[in-house]
Amino acid sequence: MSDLLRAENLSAGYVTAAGLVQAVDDVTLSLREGEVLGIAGESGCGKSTLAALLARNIQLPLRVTGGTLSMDGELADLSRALPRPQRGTLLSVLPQGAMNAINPTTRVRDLAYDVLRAHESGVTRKSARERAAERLGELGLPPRAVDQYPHELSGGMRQRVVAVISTLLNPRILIADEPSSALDVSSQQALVALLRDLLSREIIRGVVFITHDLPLMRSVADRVAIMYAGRLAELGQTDQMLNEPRHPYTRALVGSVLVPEPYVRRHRIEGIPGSPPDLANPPVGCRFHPRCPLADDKCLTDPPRVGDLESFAYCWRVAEAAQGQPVAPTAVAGSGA
Ligand SMILES: Nc1ncnc2c1ncn2[C@@H]1O[C@H](COP(=O)(O)OP(=O)(O)OP(=O)(O)O)[C@@H](O)[C@H]1O
Repeated sequence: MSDLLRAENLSAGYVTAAGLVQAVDDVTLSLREGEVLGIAGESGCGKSTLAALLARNIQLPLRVTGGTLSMDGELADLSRALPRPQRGTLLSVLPQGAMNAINPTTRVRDLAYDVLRAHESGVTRKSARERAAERLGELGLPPRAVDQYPHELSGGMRQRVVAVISTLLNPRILIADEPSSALDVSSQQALVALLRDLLSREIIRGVVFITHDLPLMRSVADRVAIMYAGRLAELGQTDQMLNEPRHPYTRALVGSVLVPEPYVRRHRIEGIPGSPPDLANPPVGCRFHPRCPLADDKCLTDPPRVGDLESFAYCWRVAEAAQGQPVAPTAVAGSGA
């Protein structure tokens, strides 16, 4: 069985007057059939950029600088956006607050019509309405929502309804970029339950779920990738990642509160001094080494990937531990930043 998505050494950056902001750097990961792959990390670490790359929503100033992406076993042409016939069928995107951006005079049934009409030119408004109502009912949501306007639905219901409508064409892959960040905890859990239901009914086959919220990640993801400064630090089974993290950054993150708001971007992770680097001028070697209590001179060179493609960490200390060597720091962190 091929992976739904496979990124290999994928790199991309924003072209700015000050140079290239390398927002995604050498990322290798896969999304397997039947799973929710979570992507977490502090604000500005590149989560949304990675989501845009995986969805092939690549628009200037974002530019791919290296690597490959396979979708459902086929190498994707990263110089082109996802072709229209594959939008909604191979892949759909569920953004944050999707329906807030929709014209307030558009009812849910009009949205369903637009989604279906993009692929079935002969679809009628009546049958689009019926199919949307049926799908809502099948998933335990009120079918009458099809006749409602966005403002008539609560925020949580709106986001669940959009999730249902955007998956009407049974896309194999759903990319959910912070879909729940504006929701209260019970609405978040209801959205997670809905995504799980969509997967178990095989309406969708895999989900990439982006969030800065680690407690939420625990309830939604089968595996989690942790990003730091554009790179993956660690990827593994959710339980292992949250209970026995290997990478010093994951350990720090798990023990801290993540904050998404731009004005607190310089928030310090509890117990770790410093802040994430400027991606226009990142440190050499391990991106985390200037803040890592275990860093030594080796960390000035790129860390090896330790583990297989299902579960790995990029870290010299983890590599040494895997070889039975001591992991004590031998130099003061902070060099090379
Ligand atoms: N259009 C742009 N032009 C230049 N730099 C950008 C642009 N969009 C994002 N960036 C930069 O790219 C880096 C990664 O941003 P990205 O939005 O992918 O991070 P994120 O982890 O999703 O953050 P957040 O959780 O705040 O959404 C950041 O340093 C950001 O400032």
